[in-house]
Amino acid sequence: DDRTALLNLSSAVRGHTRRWNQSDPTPCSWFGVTCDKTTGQVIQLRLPSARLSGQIPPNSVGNLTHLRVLSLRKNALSGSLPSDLSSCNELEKLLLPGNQFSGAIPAELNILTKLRVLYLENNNLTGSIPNLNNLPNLRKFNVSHNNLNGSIPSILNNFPSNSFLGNSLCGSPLPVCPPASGGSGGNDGNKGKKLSAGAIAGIVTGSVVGLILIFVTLFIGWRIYSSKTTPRQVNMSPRPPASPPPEIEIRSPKPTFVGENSGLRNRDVGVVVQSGGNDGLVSFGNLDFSLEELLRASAEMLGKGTFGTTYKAYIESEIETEIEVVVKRLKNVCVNETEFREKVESSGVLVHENLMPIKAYFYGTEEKLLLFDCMPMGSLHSLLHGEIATSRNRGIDKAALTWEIRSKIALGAARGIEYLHSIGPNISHGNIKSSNILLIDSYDARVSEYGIAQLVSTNSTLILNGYCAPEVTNTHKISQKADVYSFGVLLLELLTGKAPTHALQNEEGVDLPRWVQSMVQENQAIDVFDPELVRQQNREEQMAQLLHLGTSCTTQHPDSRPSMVEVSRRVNEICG
Ligand SMILES: Nc1ncnc2c1ncn2[C@@H]1O[C@H](COP(=O)(O)OP(=O)(O)OP(=O)(O)O)[C@@H](O)[C@H]1O
Repeated sequence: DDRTALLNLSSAVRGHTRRWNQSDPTPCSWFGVTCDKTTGQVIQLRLPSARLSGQIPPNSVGNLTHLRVLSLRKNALSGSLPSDLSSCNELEKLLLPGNQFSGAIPAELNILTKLRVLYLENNNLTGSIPNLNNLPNLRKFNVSHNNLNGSIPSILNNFPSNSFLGNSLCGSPLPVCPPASGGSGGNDGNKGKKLSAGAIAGIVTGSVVGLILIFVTLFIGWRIYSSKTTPRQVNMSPRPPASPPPEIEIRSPKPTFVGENSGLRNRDVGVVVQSGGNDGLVSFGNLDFSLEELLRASAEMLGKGTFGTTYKAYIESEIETEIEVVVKRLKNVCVNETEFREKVESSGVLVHENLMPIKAYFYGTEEKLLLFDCMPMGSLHSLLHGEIATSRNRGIDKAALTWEIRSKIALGAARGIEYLHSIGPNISHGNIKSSNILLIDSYDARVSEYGIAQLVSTNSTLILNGYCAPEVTNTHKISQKADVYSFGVLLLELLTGKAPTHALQNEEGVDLPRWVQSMVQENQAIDVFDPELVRQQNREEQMAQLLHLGTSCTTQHPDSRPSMVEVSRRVNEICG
């Protein structure tokens, strides 16, 4: 039965399935498993990025005979594709991209007549593509970036070329197969017959003669037509415009928060706020999925923060291949709907290379969601302190966090915050910390979650993190100078490699600014630096300068702290 099938899988692969509570009488509550509510049969198995490795054994997924969706994307599964899937004749979506599957694509897939989506890209599959001519419902297909060869079966010619790229395939939609290959490995059965030299010569001569005839006919026709037309008269009257000139949108060089007595509309900053039909999902740009698709998505929890829980959702949209988005479920929202929309929309339209754009939001009675693109490297916090947040940054060696990388991150974060502050004197971030500094592949930093502090109840635990300026702990009031303090703590964290904690929250914790200050006073400054940084030569002076900047940002009195413009300028001088 289904339970045995899943246990077989679990015993053969390493990864998330270990978390399945094998004493449960039914697997319906297991992570990634969805059952039909009435029959109790397993209809979906979704374990994307679940760190699965090993081979899928026989009598496992192939025995889930009511399976409609099988998604094991982005794992490290190896061996051949499950060959017994032909018994899953209810299967509609088979999503196995981003693994290490090898061997041929089984021709038995042709039995799965309900199959709508087949994604096998980014594996090590070999051989030719079988002739999948028995899949009338197939709408999406991707086998790109494997080691496949031969010609593309004609039944698949209508899929875009990027469904096939990164292989040695030929034929529509890719360039035609070379005649010598005769579409070797092809499956249409009409290839491989070579033309004789005489026949080729005949075809070439015939084509050339045909072309000449067409040109001659066109030329004669044109001469007859031009001799019959009267000489042209010059019309001196002004011509009415054919159509009104297109409206040119002038974009404001500097965005302003909507509702902040500016009268500026969202479009003034070049980002259009789009209401997603009737479903209530409001996006800042194009969105390739609907709220319904988002709610159906499988999700993995990334963490529980001050403002809510963050998930990574895998959306199977009708338009795109599977889309990864990060969804923040806000808790303790303390503003009404109008205020919420105004504030999120005014944050959502901001564009800066060091700000993490809000992708979309949803306001409902039960749920308030913010959506972001998924950043492949996760956050600075997970990079520095090894917290598991994304599959990509796991296992990054701290030694790889060179001075160059740390200073690039410091500079990017400083620029993002400086930009936020430039919008207006009352605009501040309110929750700067290393888990809100997200990183893209090139270690460029993006400051995330700006504007959220103003949406949630201020007496939350926000005040208890190690980045909070002393005046925020006392008054709960966020300000630009409090952001400077938090940024200073962030600089100290980058330099020391230590995570700051608040004394009240954790008695063992490190009050970074105080600790650094006392070490400097005792002439032990060299001991504060992350040993990994000290190992690299010739950077002591810059490290000391940045440490000095960090301590001046974290002075107790807000007025003694530099402005963010000044901080950013200094970081640029030291690290740029
Ligand atoms: N857009 C994203 N892409 C990739 N990873 C993300 C993204 N947003 C958040 N994360 C990761 O998810 C983890 C949890 O995020 P979350 O925002 O809930 O934590 P937090 O910053 O501690 O909370 P809060 O901001 O509410 O105080 C972060 O450590 C970060 O690594």
